[in-house]
Amino acid sequence: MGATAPRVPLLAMKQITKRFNAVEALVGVDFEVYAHEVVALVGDNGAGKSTLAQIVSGVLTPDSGIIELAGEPATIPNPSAAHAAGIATVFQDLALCDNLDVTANLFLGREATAGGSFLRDGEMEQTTKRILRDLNSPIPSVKTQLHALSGGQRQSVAIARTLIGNPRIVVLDEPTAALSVAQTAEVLTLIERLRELGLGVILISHNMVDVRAVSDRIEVLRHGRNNGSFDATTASYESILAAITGATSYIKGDRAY
Ligand SMILES: Nc1ncnc2c1ncn2[C@@H]1O[C@H](COP(=O)(O)OP(=O)(O)OP(=O)(O)O)[C@@H](O)[C@H]1O
Repeated sequence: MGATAPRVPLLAMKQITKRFNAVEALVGVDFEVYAHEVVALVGDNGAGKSTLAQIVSGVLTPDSGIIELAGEPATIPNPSAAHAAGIATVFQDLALCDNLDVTANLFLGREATAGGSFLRDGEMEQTTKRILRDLNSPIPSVKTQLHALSGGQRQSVAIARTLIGNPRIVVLDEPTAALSVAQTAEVLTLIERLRELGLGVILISHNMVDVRAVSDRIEVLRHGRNNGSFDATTASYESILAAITGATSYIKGDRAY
């Protein structure tokens, strides 16, 4: 009976720094996400959340710091590299086409081809149905055009779209911004489903209610630095808010640093 192997994060970022000229967007930031885990990345405007997400997505590269994927040193020099590494991102604009149906949106830009040109509609439709079923998504038909869907359903399509490439990590940038209460609930259920499927989810959100409802861990950034790490099931709203606003210095568990 050997000892249990230590859990290795899907993604570990160590001492990440990123500057935009004089602006220190990230300074020595540590961040990690494990399989079957939803980690919320929170912080005030300008805290560095998007910058970190864009580094994970290969949109930006850090000035310094270490990135490890499944325990191995890695670089994510561009979005294709992120995709190849199993990292998918849903940005706030969703990048969906209103005049196309659900299936076409899932395969936008990567239509299934046979012999390089023929689009196998049936196959794409079956894949779309399977993914939506896996997600328990409430979208009535894969033939519905996007403009006919609610905000929550559109978010579902954008999330389903990321699963085409079988990612291990999904980054969601403010997925519940501007959604109704019912639509938000749909999206939170979807995020829980991603966790059940074994993915590591990075959730960027301003909404503390959503964050506490769905996350396992909450990482706070403030002025580009780590300012708190909380167990979402036990941390109080006040303590998280204090870390966001800077009323407290770095907190991990019950300890302030
Ligand atoms: N391309 C850029 N050029 C110059 N400065 C930038 C750029 N992108 C971000 N910044 C600056 O870096 C800092 C961190 O910004 P970032 O967008 O990562 O914060 P955020 O936490 O995502 O904020 P918000 O919630 O407002 O989106 C801010 O001071 C911002 O003005």
